[in-house]
Amino acid sequence: MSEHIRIGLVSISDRASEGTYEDQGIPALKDWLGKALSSPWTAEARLIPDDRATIERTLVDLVDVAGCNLILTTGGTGPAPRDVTPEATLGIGDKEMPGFGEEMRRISLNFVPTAILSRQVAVIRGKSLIINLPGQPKSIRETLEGVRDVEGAVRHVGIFAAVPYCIDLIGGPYIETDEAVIKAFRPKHAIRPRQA
Ligand SMILES: Nc1ncnc2c1ncn2[C@@H]1O[C@H](COP(=O)(O)OP(=O)(O)OP(=O)(O)O)[C@@H](O)[C@H]1O
Ligand SMILES: Nc1nc2c(c(=O)[nH]1)N[C@H]1C(S)=C(S)[C@@H](COP(=O)(O)O)O[C@H]1N2
Repeated sequence: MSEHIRIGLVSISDRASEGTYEDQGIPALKDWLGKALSSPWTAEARLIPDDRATIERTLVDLVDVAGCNLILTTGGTGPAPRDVTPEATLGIGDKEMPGFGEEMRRISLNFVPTAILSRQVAVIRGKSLIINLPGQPKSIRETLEGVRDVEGAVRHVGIFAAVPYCIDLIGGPYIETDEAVIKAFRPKHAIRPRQA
């Protein structure tokens, strides 16, 4: 039986937050999660500038006050002086989860050679998993869902496949996905029967 999850969506962009261009990060995150999750969820969305203290405060608030068990950030992972999302994320995390960043860079190399410029990290804070995604709005689907061939068959599994079981392991809610979008992997003993 699935359970409700509160998900923090954080778009980190100087220009989108000051209105120079329209934010596409939050809409892209909501759109993908709307297709991928088959269990109930609600979003806590924040659009903020590339400022380390603001990023840290926002992440802490989403975990400790709003009660999010998953947070996805987008933006600020590159090498430019204002890109500080990984530093802020590591700064408030209890435990680093290096596999997410490593796998995202591998997936993203299927799309752009500059994927190696992206410094994304993931951490656990309390009962929340926090994952950095790149800033390009199209990279949100690419990293979460993975790589498909022209027939639509999965060639490189997206990182979201490992997210539901990670949330189980840290004591968060049991969430389920639409397997046509992303098949969540859990070991047999951890799979609960689906409700009719
Ligand atoms: N929230 C957003 N909405 C739309 N496009 C974005 C957004 N964030 C980033 N992008 C696009 O992705 C590119 C790379 O993202 P990155 O996080 O490095 O942004 P940036 O170049 O530091 O600029 P800014 O922080 O002002 O968005 C940006 O240059 C922009 O073209
Ligand atoms: N999947 C995917 N990853 C991607 C990209 C992309 O288009 N798709 N853009 C890259 C580019 S151009 C940069 S500079 C780095 C930096 O991350 P940022 O966009 O958060 O600054 O992410 C990279 N990762």
